[in-house]
Amino acid sequence: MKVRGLTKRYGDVQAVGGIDLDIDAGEVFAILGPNGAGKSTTVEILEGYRRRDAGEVSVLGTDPGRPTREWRSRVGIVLQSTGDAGEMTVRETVRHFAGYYPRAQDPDEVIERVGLAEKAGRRVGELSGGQRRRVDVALGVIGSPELLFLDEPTTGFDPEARRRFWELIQGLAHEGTTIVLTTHYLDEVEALADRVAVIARGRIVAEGEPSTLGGRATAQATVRWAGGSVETGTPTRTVMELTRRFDGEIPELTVTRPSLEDVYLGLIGS
Ligand SMILES: Nc1ncnc2c1ncn2[C@@H]1O[C@H](COP(=O)(O)OP(=O)(O)OP(=O)(O)O)[C@@H](O)[C@H]1O
Repeated sequence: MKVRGLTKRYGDVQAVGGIDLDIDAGEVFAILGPNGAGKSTTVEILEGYRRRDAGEVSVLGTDPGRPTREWRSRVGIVLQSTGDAGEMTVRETVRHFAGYYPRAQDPDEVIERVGLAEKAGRRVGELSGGQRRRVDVALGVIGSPELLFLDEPTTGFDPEARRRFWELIQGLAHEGTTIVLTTHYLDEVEALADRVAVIARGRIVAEGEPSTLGGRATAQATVRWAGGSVETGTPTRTVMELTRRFDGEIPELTVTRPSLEDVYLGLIGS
């Protein structure tokens, strides 16, 4: 996927102010940013559901501004808002959507993978919010997409459901599906993403691997022990000195670098 100079304005709001992106096939790419940063606008343009004002965009070799039916069948989408809570059961809903795709997966397998096997016979309208979200995810992957967009996919999930969902995504990534994910959960980015872009006020303010974003890996480390702490660029040396001082085990020793959250909050200017 290749994006150059993407812009979008709503009246006098510049929602997206010139974004460049390159996302490789098979990558899990996360887009992070505060509310109103322009993530959904960007993703909806890439999905072919919103018109851009300017810029060049190529998604699976096609301009999403002129989507074809064939192209749509290769792209899976899980939108932010939950769809209608219908009268159909989970199994009926997933089967129904499977019918739209030339390479649909087995509906019961997909229901199992999103952890809804026990609810397959229930009407979607009777499910909890988090369970309905899993139906959304099932509908996003049922067509065996080459590229899957997930807009805040785990909002409302309980911790166990999130873990299960992460495994599902890791499995899809392992099978070669390209995944573009927006989220507000930094642990989700660390667990899933190969690369992450941070968007603030319609622009990319940082991009890279979660472990090295914003110079995280080489930032000053904090060494703490019972009785003191120090910020240092050479934590190994500090620990060696402390080992000598304590003649062995250093009480309550920790060595930490800035978390992804620390780096992220710094980047968006909080
Ligand atoms: N249809 C619209 N009409 C007018 N303004 C809009 C529209 N959609 C979005 N905006 C504005 O564009 C800006 C970017 O919104 P967008 O939804 O892309 O942000 P976001 O990063 O996805 O936020 P969130 O994390 O809250 O989902 C915001 O200022 C928003 O108010």
